[in-house]
Amino acid sequence: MKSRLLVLEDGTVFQGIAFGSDKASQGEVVFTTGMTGYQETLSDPSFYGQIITFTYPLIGNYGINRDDFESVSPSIRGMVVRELAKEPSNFRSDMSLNEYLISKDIPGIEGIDTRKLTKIIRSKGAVRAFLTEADADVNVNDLVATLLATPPITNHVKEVSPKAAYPSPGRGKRVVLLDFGMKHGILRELNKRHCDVLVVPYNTPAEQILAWYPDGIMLSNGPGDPQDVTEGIETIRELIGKVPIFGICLGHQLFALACGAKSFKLPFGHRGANHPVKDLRTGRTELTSQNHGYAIDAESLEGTDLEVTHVALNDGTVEGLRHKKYPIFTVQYHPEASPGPEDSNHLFDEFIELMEAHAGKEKQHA
Ligand SMILES: NC(=O)CC[C@H](N)C(=O)O
Repeated sequence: MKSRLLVLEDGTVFQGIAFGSDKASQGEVVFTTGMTGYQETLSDPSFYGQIITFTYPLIGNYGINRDDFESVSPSIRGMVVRELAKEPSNFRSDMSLNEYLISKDIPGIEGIDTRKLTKIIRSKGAVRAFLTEADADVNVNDLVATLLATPPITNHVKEVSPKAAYPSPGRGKRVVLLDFGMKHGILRELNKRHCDVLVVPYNTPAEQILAWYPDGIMLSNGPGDPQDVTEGIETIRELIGKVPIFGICLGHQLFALACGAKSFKLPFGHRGANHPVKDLRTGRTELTSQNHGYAIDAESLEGTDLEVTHVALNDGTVEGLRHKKYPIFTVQYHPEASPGPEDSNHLFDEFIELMEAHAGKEKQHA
């Protein structure tokens, strides 16, 4: 058993036991409260560049299987757990979490007080940290100085968006999926509804997207600060009013920015599986899967063409928007779940209905 350190930028040091890859790593430490779904979480590209702390105390108990990935390769910088299950037990398990992380060169640390770490993040906000071997040469002050000197990542989306377009065929509505770092659950939900999907890179020009004559456009989730994704915001601005649009998480934020709203960084983010969200039109509350560090500023919506449709019951922040003139709606949470509750899965049906209704209108005008 090798010893490993998690060194936070404020100088706090957690000593634990190493698992996964041997490499040293650094990133923003965030926490997620989901009790299951670690495989989907670690392969969600929205976590690009982050070290994930799991607040549920036992992680790895059902292993890693071939079905539950949300991307081909994980882009996280590390995992922090209270206790790693060494012997997974599940009929779907193909390998242990430890074996998987070694194969993907991702380091982990176990045996630390994840409750204490989470309290630090809750009071100070997301912090940057180093994961490194606990050998005699380690100088904590040097590590902290390196962390503080490292410029923030600003090209998250470029790193996880595909380099070229690819189809995921179906016989239903034609959807162009603008991929900012998509969770595959979104594509699965569209294909389940027979959509003929073309997945395109984040920087595909609006003109080219419209030249495919889509019935609708899907804006995916993705990592980082939405304000960094200027090309995406510009493209969305050009698409508004042309075809129905449905946006999820980063897609929701970019759409709001394209309409003139502002985003801000939440103190410690919403990451987990049971975040209550109220639909203001129906009064219904749904339990939602969430993973976001930024949100849309409600006050900045004044004077825009946007209307708030959903709010988070934990902190009152904006969780859903609708365009007042055009067939566009977006949510900050994850209706595709994976992992998490499927209460909001009906939003994909609403997207199909919106595309159908819009296609009907187009015919009437023809
Ligand atoms: N899951 C997402 O799309 C996250 C959006 C954005 N990167 C945020 O952290 O707020």
